[in-house]
Amino acid sequence: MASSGSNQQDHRLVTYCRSNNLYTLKVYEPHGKREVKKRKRDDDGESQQDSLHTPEINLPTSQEEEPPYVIVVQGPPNVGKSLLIKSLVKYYTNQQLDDIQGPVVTVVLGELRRIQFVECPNNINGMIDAAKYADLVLLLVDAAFGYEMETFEFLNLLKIHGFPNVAGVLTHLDEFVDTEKLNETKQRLGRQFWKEINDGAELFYLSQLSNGMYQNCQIQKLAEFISAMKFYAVPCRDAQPYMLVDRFEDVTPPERAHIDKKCDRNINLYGYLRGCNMKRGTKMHIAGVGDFPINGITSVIDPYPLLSADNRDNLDEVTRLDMESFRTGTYIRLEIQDVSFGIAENFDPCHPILVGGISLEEDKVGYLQVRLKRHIWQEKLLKTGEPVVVSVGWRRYETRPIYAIEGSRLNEKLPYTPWDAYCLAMFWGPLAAPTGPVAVHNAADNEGVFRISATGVVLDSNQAAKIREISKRIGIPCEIYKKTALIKDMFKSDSEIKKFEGALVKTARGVGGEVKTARGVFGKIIKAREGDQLTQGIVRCSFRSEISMSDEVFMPVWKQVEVPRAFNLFSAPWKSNERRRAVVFVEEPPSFLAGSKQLELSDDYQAKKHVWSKKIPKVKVAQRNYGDERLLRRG
Ligand SMILES: Nc1nc2c(ncn2[C@@H]2O[C@H](COP(=O)(O)OP(=O)(O)OP(=O)(O)O)[C@@H](O)[C@H]2O)c(=O)[nH]1
Repeated sequence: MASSGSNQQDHRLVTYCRSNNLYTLKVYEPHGKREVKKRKRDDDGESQQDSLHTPEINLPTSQEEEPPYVIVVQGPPNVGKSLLIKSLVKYYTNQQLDDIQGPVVTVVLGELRRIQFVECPNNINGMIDAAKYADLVLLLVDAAFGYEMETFEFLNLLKIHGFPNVAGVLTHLDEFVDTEKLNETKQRLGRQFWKEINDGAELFYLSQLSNGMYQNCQIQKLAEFISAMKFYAVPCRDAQPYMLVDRFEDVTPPERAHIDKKCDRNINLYGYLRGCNMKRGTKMHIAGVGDFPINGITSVIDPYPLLSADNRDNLDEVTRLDMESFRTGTYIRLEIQDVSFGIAENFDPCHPILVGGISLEEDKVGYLQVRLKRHIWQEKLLKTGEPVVVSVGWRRYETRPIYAIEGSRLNEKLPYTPWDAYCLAMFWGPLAAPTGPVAVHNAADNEGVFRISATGVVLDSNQAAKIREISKRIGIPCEIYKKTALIKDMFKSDSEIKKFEGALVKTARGVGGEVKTARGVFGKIIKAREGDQLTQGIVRCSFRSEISMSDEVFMPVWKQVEVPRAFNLFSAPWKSNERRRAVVFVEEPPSFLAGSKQLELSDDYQAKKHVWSKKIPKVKVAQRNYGDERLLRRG
């Protein structure tokens, strides 16, 4: 277990493993006198480099231990995420981490626990993935600025993806000069935090820096909380294996890449197996890239073993595992071939990569029916047929949903998602388990005030619901006999007319009428027109009053809507929002709006944060830019 400030820490060692620009910090305690001596020699610079590389074996191991817990440090830009990771590493190991150069920092806390720190990216795709692999989330809030949108966007994603453990951390508290104001801010932010999470949720305060780091005495409480806390499992993650990649290798033969720089890549991904055991032959999804068969899966020596752990196995165990499956907690290497060039082109050594297993059911493409609701803070409605990014299961992909009002037999197409009600969304894409959560964000809008457009749940998979929309057929009179008229161009054949007998029609002037029969049975006319080309599709309609030859006649008809059969699994990473988006909570809204949750603009964040303004529209979210800030107020 980690302990602070003890002599033991002097012997701890920090090493970096570098592979294709991906760094992992490895911190562990030596055990036994021999090891302590050896580590000291290494410290003196004798042979440190040799020990940095993870030795690889081609045999599975029999680790009984669980994979390291993933601690996602999340918050808006400049809130202090990197500083917190560095300060925690310093506390646990007494080692200074100058720069975090990889997506994952692994710390071994003695014999029982390993943890991995991940700085949550602020782009929406990175946040979606982080919500799926986090075991504990440290939500950082800049207390001097107040709540920002990233916090609530991430909370929303956590809520739909199973809600792991969450603790809050208030930073920048040293920027308050007035103690009264400081206490009032702590209370106010705390109240809101407990309201969003739950009453007993842990909240930590970091109020002073020393030598550019958070002070050890303040970090201690948080570090001890992490060392001792009971992590509860997030049930929806146990159905499939998944992996948070901590090492990435591009192993494309150089000659191939030389001939064609944009050729498909061969890659190796390393990480701990999580979720459930992994069978050979499981297909995996790389978030934002695509689905791939695994060309090779190998158990490699755990680079960060627990201090009691012995990774060498007897042959029986090796054979058993080799034949059956790979156990969770095993450190594995996945070999994947022919990955699109985009993964190399967009590779960011600091961006965490999520890889998730795909069940046989999910390995198909078809229609998904989802019950969806616009997020109450979302200022834009989603337009039917316009591309959005949906996150379902491990995957996120671009698709074009059609929105509809759910009906008992037929569903009526909507041009936009409703403002404040559930609707049915149907789209084409890789299938997912029914009842799985869905998050949607607008594919064209990374700068929105609130970037989660809607959330929902999968109702049905691989079943196309019938969606209909109303359209109108237009015809023009060709002959008029008082209140009866022959209308052409509305139908193609007489047999088609038969299906519409009795249907209502209307002229542009509003004269109502009814479809009677095809012209063919209208004796006189049929004789007059025999030999004409227009023998089919002319309909006799009767109207309430006489119509004129210049009238257009309309007939409303329902037609079935085709859902576009297209999706795109690859999504190039987006940049983070550069603007700060403050959220200000009005503590006591007037009773007529109590409980409602609309967002509003505040002209002056500091002065108006406790003032309720009735001038601002009741439901609609307005937005304006104030210098480099967007200030929003929620009632
Ligand atoms: N005064 C003060 N400065 C802080 C505090 N926390 C962080 N900082 C400073 O804020 C700046 C940004 O800190 P980082 O740790 O890089 O923030 P970050 O959240 O990792 O930023 P991004 O990676 O850009 O999202 C650094 O200069 C820190 O020293 C704090 O509590 N008080």
